[in-house]
Amino acid sequence: MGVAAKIAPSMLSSDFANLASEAQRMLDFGADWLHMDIMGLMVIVLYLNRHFVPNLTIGAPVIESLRKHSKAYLDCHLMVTNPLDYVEPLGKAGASGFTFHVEVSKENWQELVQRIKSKGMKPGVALKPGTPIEEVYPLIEAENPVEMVLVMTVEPGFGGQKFMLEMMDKVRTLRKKYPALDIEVDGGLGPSTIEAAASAGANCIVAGSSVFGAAEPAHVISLLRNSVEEAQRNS
Ligand SMILES: O=C(CO)[C@H](O)[C@H](O)COP(=O)(O)O
Repeated sequence: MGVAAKIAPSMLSSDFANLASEAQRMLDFGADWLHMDIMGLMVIVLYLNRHFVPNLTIGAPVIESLRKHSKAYLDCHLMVTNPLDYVEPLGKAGASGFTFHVEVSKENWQELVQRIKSKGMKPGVALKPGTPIEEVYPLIEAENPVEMVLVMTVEPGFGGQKFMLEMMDKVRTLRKKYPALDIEVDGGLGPSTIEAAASAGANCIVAGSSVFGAAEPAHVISLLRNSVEEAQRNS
């Protein structure tokens, strides 16, 4: 048996006005984690037009509010240019996982990992579709390593985009090299794409529109989990 399957509905597709009940609904449907997309920017970054993604979502105050209503594992994906600034506030707010992007952390990933762990969160590193997989190896092989790699299967920024099948080469390479690593995929995952991701070796599955848009979200969540577990049995 491989690393445990974690199904993480992306709360980006939820009704933000009813976040606590949406979160509970997903847990009742069988979700393991709740995936929280944190897309933000500083005023100065906006001014310089250097923000990481062309969207704004939630930040630490929303995580803090949700934490008051839920004990769930909050899997936070930071799509910001300055992740270090968010370690302290997100730790305080009750985030469980803190995944930063390798593209903006080349200079300070060691400090980031150390600070994330010191706040009791699980450190992860994400990479955009155009970033070579080799860039995350040093972070996995470090003395103080990241504990999850998030392979983006769409350009980060918005839900509802098309799954990029060619990203499965990255997942396959990672799984072969690191059999016990948590490998997460995010973007365009659902019943029609899960087999490719699961057989490549992904075990943490983020799914937004396919779960929230389903007539029976519980059915989709269980199908995603079964695909991961079946692929592991056959590997
Ligand atoms: O990180 C994201 C966007 O940057 C979302 O989590 C992701 O796109 C999930 O949504 P969907 O399953 O609808 O593609």
